[in-house]
Amino acid sequence: MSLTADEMWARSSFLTRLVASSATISEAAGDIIKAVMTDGDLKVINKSAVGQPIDVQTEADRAAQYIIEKSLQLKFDNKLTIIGEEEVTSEVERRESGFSTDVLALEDRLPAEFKAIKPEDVVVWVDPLDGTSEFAAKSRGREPKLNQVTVLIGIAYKNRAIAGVVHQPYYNGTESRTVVGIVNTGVIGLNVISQFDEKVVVTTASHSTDAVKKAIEALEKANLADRIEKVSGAGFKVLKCLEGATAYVFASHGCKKWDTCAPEALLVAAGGTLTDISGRPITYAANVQHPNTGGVLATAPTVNHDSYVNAIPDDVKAFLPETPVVTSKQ
Ligand SMILES: Nc1ncnc2c1ncn2[C@@H]1O[C@H](COP(=O)(O)O)[C@@H](OP(=O)(O)O)[C@H]1O
Ligand SMILES: [Mg+2]
Ligand SMILES: [Mg+2]
Ligand SMILES: [Mg+2]
Repeated sequence: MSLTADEMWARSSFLTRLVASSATISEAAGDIIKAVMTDGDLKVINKSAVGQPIDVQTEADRAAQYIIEKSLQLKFDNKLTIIGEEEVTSEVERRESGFSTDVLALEDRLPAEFKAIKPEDVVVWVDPLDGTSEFAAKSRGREPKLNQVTVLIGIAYKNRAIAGVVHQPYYNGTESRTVVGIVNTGVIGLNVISQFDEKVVVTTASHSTDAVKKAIEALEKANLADRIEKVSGAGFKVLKCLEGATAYVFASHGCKKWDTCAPEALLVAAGGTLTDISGRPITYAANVQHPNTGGVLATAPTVNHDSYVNAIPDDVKAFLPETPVVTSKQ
């Protein structure tokens, strides 16, 4: 006899409940992102300091951050440590209390260690809108590639990314999809491709630097990159690695922990790897500095991660040190 949704919730551990709620909340955030786009006034601001490269934020980033944090804290009695890209400023009335029964169905496969996780053991990393440069492309006179926009909710335990929700509000035009992964448990919402006719390497479309270019050139020389695709968003680039690309390479410190936590967990759950550019694991402790100072290197399932790490030139690696863990608030 099959269980009702409420019965599935009642028998589930905290982690499965958190991921199931995050999946549905990411979809509510996706609705809000689409509503802002339909409204047409993105209220774009530039977050970067004077003299620094442009770093845009829109009303959709702010409103999506708000609904994600408020809904998660309401559902879990304000017990969560949440670190988000944006401040919780743009008020939205809606609270999402739903959850995904597809995710709750993963409970039976959850490792015993994960079943024992409590709210105080996790850090939730939220990027309410990843790929803002695409979302706001019209403000710079360009048509946006909206399928590159994602909502990212990542869960870290013992400093490692263990579960991730990647929601694509415009997966197929206006149709959305939600992809979820829990490490050592499973992936839902996407068919993972792990055989490759050519080596496609994805990298940034909007934040290139000399080091980013140098790393890509080195991979081309080592026959590890037959074709380069420049696309936006860390979430979208990792989805690419699950659907035919071989690697995601970003030799820059601009990407943050909320960009990589959910994608990393999803990729690892599918059998892939995500580290910094030197092959070091990325730490998601609550007191870690937010920038991924060591860069990002992700490889698809079945790809030899070390071969990519080894091909990155030493001077590029030296320029991208491991992220320090700090004790003071940043
Ligand atoms: N130099 C930089 N300054 C600010 N953000 C950067 C950056 N380089 C990368 N990022 C962030 O990393 C994510 C992926 O970047 P890219 O699309 O260039 O690969 C984006 O997240 P957001 O869109 O959530 O801000 C982007 O803002
Ligand atoms: Mg941003
Ligand atoms: Mg981002
Ligand atoms: Mg963002």
